[in-house]
Amino acid sequence: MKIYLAPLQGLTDWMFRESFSKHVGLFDKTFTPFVRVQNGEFYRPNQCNDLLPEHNRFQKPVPQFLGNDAASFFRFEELCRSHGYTEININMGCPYPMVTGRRMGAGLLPYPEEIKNLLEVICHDSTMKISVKCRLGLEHISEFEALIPVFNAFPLEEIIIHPRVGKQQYKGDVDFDAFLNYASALKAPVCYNGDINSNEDATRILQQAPEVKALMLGRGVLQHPFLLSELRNASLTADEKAARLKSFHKELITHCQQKYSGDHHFLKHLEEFWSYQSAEFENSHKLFKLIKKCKSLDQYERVIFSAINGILGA
Ligand SMILES: Cc1cc2nc3c(=O)[nH]c(=O)nc-3n(C[C@H](O)[C@H](O)[C@H](O)COP(=O)(O)O)c2cc1C
Repeated sequence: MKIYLAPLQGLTDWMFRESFSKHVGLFDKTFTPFVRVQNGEFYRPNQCNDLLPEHNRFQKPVPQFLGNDAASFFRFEELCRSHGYTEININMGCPYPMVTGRRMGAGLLPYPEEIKNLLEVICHDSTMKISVKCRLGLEHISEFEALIPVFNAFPLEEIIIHPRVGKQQYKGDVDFDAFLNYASALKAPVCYNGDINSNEDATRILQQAPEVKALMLGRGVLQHPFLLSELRNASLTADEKAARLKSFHKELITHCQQKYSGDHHFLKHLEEFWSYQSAEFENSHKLFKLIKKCKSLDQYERVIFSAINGILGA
């Protein structure tokens, strides 16, 4: 079973991916958060920094494209090729109205003809392996029915499915029955993504969906950094966990220091990360409050390293 790291904008950037892969565990694949390209132009050019080879020395991610026209795709492909990438993932899952309203991300799903036209040009002219990350629809899961023949008409590397619809964003239940129903009708290898928070979740999914070739972990691995090792049945002692977490955080801090000028920006960036990571610790609310109060790097280091020492037993 392959295990992937999900792209999470603002969270699983190169600083996280490099530190995590080196010190906590190596995923079979990682993905960059989306790079939005519109009318052939990068919407936020600094999103491209995440792809730079000097930022991805330890493990090369799969770059993710968010857009809906071929000119934009090929602009992105050119950048990816120049950095030595061989696969591009197309985002058909982003649920935010500012994106879906422009028929991008999950906003593309109600328009199978548009997806077909886009994939036709891309699969004909691109030299990259093409994979898709999608939801079951924008408004209704039944939208996926019309997408099956479209996806089956192209040689996709894989299809990663998060079985919610766009309008749910990240709330409500995933529709696992609909996932089972649709996944078995797809020709491309299928990866399951959504709400995998424990070994039991993963085992249940694999038992019920033997056609699943890979699992993608998102918020679950941010909350429980050793979920990857658990899924691989690697049992670590408390001391080993603490040592790995410390090395991970030391490297994350070093990268953040390079990227952000001044402790304020740096600490804001890490605050979002800790809104998930604190779940690993007892008294998680208290810890998160302490982290939010930190005004300097020194203070931040004292708080997090004492939490890691104290709670994991080092
Ligand atoms: C803050 C945040 C940012 C995200 N950014 C992206 C993104 O850039 N590209 C993408 O395909 N999915 C993105 N997602 C969706 C995740 O990749 C994943 O599909 C979703 O969180 C469900 O998986 P999980 O329950 O394991 O977290 C994002 C989700 C969150 C919560």
